[in-house]
Parts: sequence; structure tokens; C-alpha cells
Amino acid sequence: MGLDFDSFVLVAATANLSDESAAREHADAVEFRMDLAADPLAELRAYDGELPILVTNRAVWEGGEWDGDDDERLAVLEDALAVDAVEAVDVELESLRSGAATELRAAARDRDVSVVASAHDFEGTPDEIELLDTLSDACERADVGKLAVTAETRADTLALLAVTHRLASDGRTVATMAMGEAGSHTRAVAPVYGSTIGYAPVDPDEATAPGQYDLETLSRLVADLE
Ligand SMILES: O=C1C[C@@](O)(C(=O)O)C[C@@H](O)[C@@H]1O
Repeated sequence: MGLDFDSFVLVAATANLSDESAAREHADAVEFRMDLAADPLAELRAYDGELPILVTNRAVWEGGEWDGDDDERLAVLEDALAVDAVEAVDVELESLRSGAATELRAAARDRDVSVVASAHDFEGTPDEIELLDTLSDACERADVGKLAVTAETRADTLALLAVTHRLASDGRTVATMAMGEAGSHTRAVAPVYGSTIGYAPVDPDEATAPGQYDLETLSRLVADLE
């Protein structure tokens, strides 16, 4: 069974699967950032942890560190689907739009692995109409539509929360967060408006995005606001 995003899933984001034992107390799953690991497939195949895994192999053009061939990047993700503990896969919305990840999505569906279509803006926060367009499109193309923007003002974070609320109220499965210092609180608050995934590093020095809380803190904040 793929990871079920019907209720909030707290994900420990890491480049190192050995973090799983430390994450177990607070996290529901691990996000394995394959693009940040030296030999990700070997690490995955050797995994004997308890938490289910969401695999991500983020390209440089989407803010990650995979700078090789893009088809190969998606092929590595497809190989990762064969590992039993892998219950969800993150696929860039751009790769779904271009058709490059059509086969990967079909392979995930065959294996009952949930698909998260993700879009990131590392420069700023587009207006609400564009946020709605992007997130709706991500929802159409996958089991979860995910949108991470960079907030500079309260107005940016409000726009993101409004769109989160609107789509979640319409019954879509969304995950949203604002990166950057001004956006940090959205990581705790967006779940109140229907966001179903939160990302946090076990060790605050190992954050995978700007403005993340550490895992224990995010777990407490989300639980307190529930
Ligand atoms: O896409 C996301 C969300 C994220 O960028 C964040 O802002 O928490 C962290 C990444 O590890 C993950 O792949």
C-alpha cells in the first residue's frame, strides 16, 4: 500500500537513511533526498528501518543537486520503486507536464506507490491566481499536489494559506509550505488549512530547505495547533 495522505504526514527529510532511527519517535515517514546522497540506490536497498520512505531525486533546475542527465534521474527514481519500503515518490510538476515522467508515474501506480507532484519557487511567491493554477495542476497530475514558495512578506504567506484552504476544502490533497524566514510559521500553520505533508530535518544543521524547523519542533507545533 502506498503512503496514504488522507491525514497529515510528518516527514523527516534527509540525505542519509541512517537518520531513520532518530526520526522514528516523531516522524511518520522519511523523505530520502537521493540527489544529496553518494550511492542512493545501494543505501535504499540496504534499508532496514521501520518508517516508510518518500523518495525524491531533485534536479538542479528545481533547486536540488542532481546535475546529470534528466532521463537518468527519473530512471533512478523508477529503480527506487522496487524497494518495498518506498511508498511514495516525489516527481517535479515540470517533468509531469513535459511528459518526461509519464512512465515513472505509471510504474508508481503499478506498484501502489503514491505520487507527489511538486513545484518550487525559490525566488518569491507568485500572485494567488498563479498559485492556484500551479497547485491545481499538480493535484490533477498526481495523488498529492505540492507547492513550496519563498515568502518575503505576511501577504505572501496569507496567499499560500488561502490557496491551500481553497483546494483542500474542495477535496484535493495538497501539501504547501513557504520557504525562507518569513515563511517558517506556515510549516506549522498550513496543516490547519489542509496541508498534508510537513518536512523537517532531524538535525537543524541538515535542513533541506530554508526556514525549516527541526523535526521535534515541527512535530510539537503541528500537534499543538491541531
Ligand atoms: O520539496 C520539498 C519541500 C522542501 O523544499 C521544504 O521546503 O520543506 C524540502 C525538500 O526536502 C522537499 O523535497
